Amino acid sequence: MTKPSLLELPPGVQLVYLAEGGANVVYRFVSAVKSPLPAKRSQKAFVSNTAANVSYKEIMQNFNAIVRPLFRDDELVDQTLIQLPEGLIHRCNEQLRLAETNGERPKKRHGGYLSLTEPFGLLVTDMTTFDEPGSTLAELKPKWLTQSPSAPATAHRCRTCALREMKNCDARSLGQKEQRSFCPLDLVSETFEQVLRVTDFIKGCSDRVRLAHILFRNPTLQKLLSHQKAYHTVGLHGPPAQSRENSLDMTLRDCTMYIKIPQDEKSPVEIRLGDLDLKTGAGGKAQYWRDLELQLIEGGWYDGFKSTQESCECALQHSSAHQHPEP
Ligand SMILES: O=P(O)(O)O[C@@H]1[C@@H](OP(=O)(O)O)[C@H](OP(=O)(O)O)[C@H](O)[C@H](OP(=O)(O)O)[C@H]1OP(=O)(O)O
Ligand SMILES: Nc1ncnc2c1ncn2[C@@H]1O[C@H](COP(=O)(O)OP(=O)(O)OP(=O)(O)O)[C@@H](O)[C@H]1O
Repeated sequence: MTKPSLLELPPGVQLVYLAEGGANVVYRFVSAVKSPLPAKRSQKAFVSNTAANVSYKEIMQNFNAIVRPLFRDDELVDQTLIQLPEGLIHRCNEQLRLAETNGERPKKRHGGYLSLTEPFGLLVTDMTTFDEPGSTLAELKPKWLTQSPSAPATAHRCRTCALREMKNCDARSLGQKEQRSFCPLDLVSETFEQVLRVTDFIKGCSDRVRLAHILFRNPTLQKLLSHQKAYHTVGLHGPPAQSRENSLDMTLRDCTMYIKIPQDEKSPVEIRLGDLDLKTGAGGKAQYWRDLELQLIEGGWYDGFKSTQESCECALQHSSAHQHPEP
């Protein structure tokens, strides 16, 4: 049997910097170069950052074997391995250096460049709306949709809100800006008003009520929730400190949901989950996850007594306030 041939990015392809995270820089194609993928499957290139210690080949194998079977194809940001033409990485790195001088690149990403030893990139489903005037893209992270299994039973904060408050306390003491965001428990709530509350914190859709209706009982979110419930080896029940094993359980708690919303309310909304690269406990990560959970428990962050914030977004705080209203 012949092996399927690898896609190759055409040498003359022009890439335009779109965004970046801790491990990937994301580009769009803009040249008239013929698309390397079949029509109608839009794409961009992903190229590896120096921080990446797992090859794209391995990322793809894990994605296909472990993550893909959990969702329908149309629920995922698709990924395809693509060979990069010679010289492309060098050109991209020059662009990145330039982007540091003209303010195009976020300060916290300065100094990170594409790996010169990674011969591949990933083509991914393009969720941008550049070619669809009138459409908007909302982006959110559906983090821990259920409480950590090792959180105290008396907790007034979910794992995500507890961690945010702990980080904000550090930020305050350093005179830095605090982060505010929604409570993930609200995102999968059976009460519409709670889902509406979430939309206050999501950029990309000015019509909050429409977005809330899209999210309310959304089947992909519900599926993610049931996978998080099934894969619950996290917190103090997580992988042992020295483990180098993969952690699908933590991967499912750190993905991004992209929601492409057409102007016309009758046209279908496209919702996909991305950033589902399999995490591993290697490199001290398993130890870090355990230590973090211990800090949240022992530091009282789950209890919420430490918070100096006047109001907390956490659904657990809201429900306990409801049960025990302030005198
Ligand atoms: O620790 P958390 O829950 O804040 O999640 C981290 C993310 O922070 P955020 O979602 O922005 O609050 C964090 O996102 P950012 O870099 O802040 O965009 C990473 O995704 C990190 O994963 P990794 O270490 O790159 O594998 C994430 O770490 P882990 O999920 O691996 O612990
Ligand atoms: N398929 C996509 N369509 C549109 N925009 C995207 C897509 N993938 C990524 N982006 C944009 O690029 C940004 C960074 O991408 P991504 O989160 O995958 O990087 P990362 O390095 O994995 O981030 P992290 O810091 O979470 O590890 C996203 O927040 C999003 O704005």
